[in-house]
Amino acid sequence: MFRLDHPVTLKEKPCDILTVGELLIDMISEAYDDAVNSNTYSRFFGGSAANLALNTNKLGLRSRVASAVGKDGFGAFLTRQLEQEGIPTDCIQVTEDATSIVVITKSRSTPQPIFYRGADFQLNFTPELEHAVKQTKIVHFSCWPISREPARSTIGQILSAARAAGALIGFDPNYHPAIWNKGEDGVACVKSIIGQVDVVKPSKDDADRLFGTDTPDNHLARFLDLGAGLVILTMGADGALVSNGKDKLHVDSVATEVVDATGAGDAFWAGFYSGLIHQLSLLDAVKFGMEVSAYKLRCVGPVRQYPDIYQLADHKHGGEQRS
Ligand SMILES: OC[C@H]1O[C@](O)(CO)[C@@H](O)[C@@H]1O
Repeated sequence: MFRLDHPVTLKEKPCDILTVGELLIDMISEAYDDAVNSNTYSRFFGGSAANLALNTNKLGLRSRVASAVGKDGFGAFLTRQLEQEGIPTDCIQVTEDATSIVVITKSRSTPQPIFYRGADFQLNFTPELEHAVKQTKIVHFSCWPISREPARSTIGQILSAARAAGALIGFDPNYHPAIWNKGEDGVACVKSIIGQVDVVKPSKDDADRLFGTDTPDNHLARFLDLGAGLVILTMGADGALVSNGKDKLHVDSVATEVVDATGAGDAFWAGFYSGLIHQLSLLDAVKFGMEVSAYKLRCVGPVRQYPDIYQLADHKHGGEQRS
């Protein structure tokens, strides 16, 4: 069982984190707009899994992302951004489908997205990807790859390989009904995955979409009942609830200025994982996640650069075994 006052022991591996999921273009409206009425949008590097790889890299971790892009200008732009940051691109697969795009409103609370999915889920379990899974301490994935084939089967293979290699497995249930094909039961699919991962971090909005509007405590209990080892439920200005099934703690939000909420959850994950890699206790890693997320909330789109104070000191040793 995870202990909230202890660090998590991670196996020594050359890479800190591999994220699997969407690498796409976010077209964010220039003006605040809750009704998708804006005429002007700007292009941003986006996608939850990709943002996480970029953010953890900027926090000093050795990160890699696995996704698929189209053979087009947007795909080239995204790949170039990764290369410029020194993130390996050997797990970026190039397909005939167009690079995925999300048109999204600039928002201080819940951005409104419209999804145009092309390449992102055309992800196959290649020898490069298998190698990357074996080489990493943490494997993280989002709802997007489990929503469509062939990425869904690829995630199945990644989970088996990650478990065999002793990696910590994190899952972002960033559920949205619109990312599933019509007629498919996305909620059942998400539920079936939760028992197979170590850490899950739903936002209150994700949980409401998955289970219907309910209290944070009831949502937390549902994720634990489904078999997650550690659940972190983020609640915007109301902070986060953390539980390992036995202990439950509340952590305050530290956000002071909210300019744009897009990617705030991805920034939280990045801070949290950075804390784990640097052997902070789970609770301190959650607090660090809150700080990184608060920093991201001050700008539009993903963070370009974090100040030095967000670079945690060298690894402290002496963590406890996970189970
Ligand atoms: O991944 C789906 C969407 O979620 C975000 O990562 C924000 O959390 C966006 O960049 C992307 O459009």
